[in-house]
Amino acid sequence: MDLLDIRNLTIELDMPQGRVRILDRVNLQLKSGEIHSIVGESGSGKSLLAKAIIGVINPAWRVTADRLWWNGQDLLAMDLKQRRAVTGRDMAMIFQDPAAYLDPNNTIEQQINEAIPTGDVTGTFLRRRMDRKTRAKQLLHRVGIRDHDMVLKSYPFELSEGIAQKVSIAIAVAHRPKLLIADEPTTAMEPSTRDQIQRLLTKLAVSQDMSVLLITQDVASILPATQNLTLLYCGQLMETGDARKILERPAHPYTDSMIRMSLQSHSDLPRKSRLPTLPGAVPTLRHMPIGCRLGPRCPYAQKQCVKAPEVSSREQQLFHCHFPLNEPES
Ligand SMILES: Nc1ncnc2c1ncn2[C@@H]1O[C@H](COP(=O)(O)OP(=O)(O)OP(=O)(O)O)[C@@H](O)[C@H]1O
Repeated sequence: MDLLDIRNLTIELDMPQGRVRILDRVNLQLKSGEIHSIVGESGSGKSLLAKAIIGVINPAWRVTADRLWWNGQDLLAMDLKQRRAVTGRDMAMIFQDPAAYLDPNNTIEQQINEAIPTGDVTGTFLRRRMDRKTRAKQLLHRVGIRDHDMVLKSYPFELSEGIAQKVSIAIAVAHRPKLLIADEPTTAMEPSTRDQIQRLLTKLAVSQDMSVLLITQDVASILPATQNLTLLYCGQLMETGDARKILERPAHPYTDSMIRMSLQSHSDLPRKSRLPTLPGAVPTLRHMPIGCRLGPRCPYAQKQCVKAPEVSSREQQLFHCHFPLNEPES
């Protein structure tokens, strides 16, 4: 059974010109212990999807789905209290900027102590205090911080970006969540720090049997151990499935362009050479194209694309495109 099973998740909001779908029938399935990366340009709906999973969507918005199941339970059928209990117990989230997550007024020790579940420490007051300290050190060791004494007594502003992100991961995993959502955790980090954080997330997924949903704008920043990959554009699902197959033979022109863009931005391009990004810009909420929302920017678009494509499949890839690329030769 899938740990997370999302079918046709749609989020609509009312704007002066009418109702707009900011997430349009998105599907996502996630198994226990799986690493799944979600890629898309800014404004494609990645963070909204994460918010819908953890249940922090603006109450004025209309959230509908054929299925929004967590561990076999229907999240949409739960009241706020039940939903919070499930999310608080089973899920955790980390962000691009750990400073936004850590409390600037408290030491790291105070913040880790708060995250340690009360059930992990028992006995007298002194015993509990000692147990908390031991557990805090263990958590820091688990995220690769050796100099625990120095880090525990520090305030967030005294830590480097990489250490601060490791601390935020330690806090996030203290209650042993089943799912960690990492929203651009390595964006703007220098390559060696990025590699360390990527290795850490992969190690935690394996050692804690924890699923990781990684969100990023750049295909090159997905976790190398990503099993499944999803590409979103403008609130619509473009392509999803086995990460290796998608990267080798993308079916959707959007995936193809994201891969090319990533390859070129990470290589030494001669100055002024043209990046193979798609022409044009992501449309605003006021001007959403009908049908496939990539249509106006897609080099392969034809008349048919004003009708939203049904889902098609190829081996372990699912995609929404009338004119897929890299089709097998017949
Ligand atoms: N509070 C809000 N009010 C109105 N529109 C919103 C709000 N939050 C998000 N949106 C819209 O929903 C769409 C998706 O936003 P989202 O934040 O999920 O994008 P994203 O893919 O995470 O982008 P980024 O990579 O920049 O974080 C965007 O068009 C955005 O303008």
